[in-house]
Amino acid sequence: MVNYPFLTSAPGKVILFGEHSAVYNKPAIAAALSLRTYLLVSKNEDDPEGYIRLEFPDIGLSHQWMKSEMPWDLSTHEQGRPPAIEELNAELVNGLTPMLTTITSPLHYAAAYCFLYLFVSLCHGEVEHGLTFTVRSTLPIGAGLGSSASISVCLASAFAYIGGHIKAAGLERDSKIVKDSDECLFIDAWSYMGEKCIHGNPSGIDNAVATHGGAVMFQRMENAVPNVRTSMRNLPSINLLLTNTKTPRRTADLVSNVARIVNDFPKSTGCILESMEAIAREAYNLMLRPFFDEDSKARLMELMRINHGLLVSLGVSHPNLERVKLYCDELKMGETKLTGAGGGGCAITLLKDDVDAETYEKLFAKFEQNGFETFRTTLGGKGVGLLEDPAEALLQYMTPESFVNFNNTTEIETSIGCTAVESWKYW
Ligand SMILES: Nc1ncnc2c1ncn2[C@@H]1O[C@H](COP(=O)(O)OP(=O)(O)OP(=O)(O)O)[C@@H](O)[C@H]1O
Ligand SMILES: C[C@@](O)(CCO)CC(=O)[O-]
Ligand SMILES: [Mg+2]
Repeated sequence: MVNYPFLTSAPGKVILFGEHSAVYNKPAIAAALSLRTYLLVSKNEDDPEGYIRLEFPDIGLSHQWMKSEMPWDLSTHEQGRPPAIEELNAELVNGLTPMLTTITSPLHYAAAYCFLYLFVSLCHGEVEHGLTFTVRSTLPIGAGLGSSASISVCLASAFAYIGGHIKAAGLERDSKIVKDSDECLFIDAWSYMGEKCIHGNPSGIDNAVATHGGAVMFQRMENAVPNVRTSMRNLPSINLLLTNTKTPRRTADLVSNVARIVNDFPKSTGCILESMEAIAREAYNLMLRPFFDEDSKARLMELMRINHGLLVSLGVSHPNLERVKLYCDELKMGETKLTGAGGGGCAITLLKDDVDAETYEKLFAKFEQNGFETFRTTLGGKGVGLLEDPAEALLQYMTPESFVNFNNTTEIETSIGCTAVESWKYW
């Protein structure tokens, strides 16, 4: 029995090594971020028609469908838990197309498509009334920090809960524990289908991190072999600067462009992907050394530089990402690489320990002139969570009317955290 309203929440991620090569079944290393997406599910009062409403103010999308419009008969759901299959269900994809014809922006289309695909697949027959789904994120959207995976995980977990496929979360877990409950595996598998709706051919690393939290080395497997997800506890304390160039891009475009290059130049790109694999494996060994010393850190920095260079060669950098790297290099801050799909979005800089305050000021002044934004965030936090009986203040905060297009993510994070930190539960 589901008690409305309730919230789900999932983190963004930062990929330290191995983006893009992860799509080609190479290992990659990523960690959950403290920046998160929140989904509020509430009953519509006075709604005899049974509308399903979306309020996604982060991307300016407000939309509704009648429940009776949903092509329920096309979901593969029979009895019991619906299995997530390797490929999207083509009949369902076709059946959803007429519901999306009025949505023209690609940003809106991807979010609405992911919503509908997961909703129809997981909530079959379980929704007797109108519902509103409100999403707000403290992550920058489309900037390489896994916003698509975090919304997919929020949706998949909420629908799995409404559909009766998973029970309510009950654990107050230590943030470092990487979870492997049945519920998490189900959410992970279905959020992967959501990621497929948003960007075509995901490796699954982003949704795995958004579901399970923590830090992992991840390797996609094929032909029904389970993906390898090796949790990395006790990450060394590395000082990372996260910089958002605010240059918009879509992961779907970047991944398909790399696919074209890999297809056109199989030999040359094969070597690049193999190098990326070697980098991720060496970085993994370095980061898990019992004594992460100066030498380990120096090597990790060099691996970052090499990994970035290889990503540049695959065509996924951007002049603004190169500007971030240039400014950091000029001031000898450390080593910089793009993170996530690239093409804009964010870069990470592994900072040296001895950088003084004056140098930081110079760097931030440069960033400001270019409109770049830096984030302070912690790595390796909790995965997907559920909040029942949310406090009134939080409900107010989630209403679209109270939406401000925020610049100050810290403030938002604190206001959500303060009202709800006591009662979030994890699967
Ligand atoms: N808070 C949100 N509200 C609505 N839609 C969202 C939200 N966050 C993400 N999305 C959907 O995800 C898309 C962005 O996903 P995309 O994969 O391109 O970028 P990303 O996930 O932020 O970066 P990366 O995949 O490189 O980590 C948006 O266009 C939108 O459709
Ligand atoms: C570019 C990519 O490797 C990471 C996006 O965060 C795509 C993926 O692995 O799904
Ligand atoms: Mg994404």
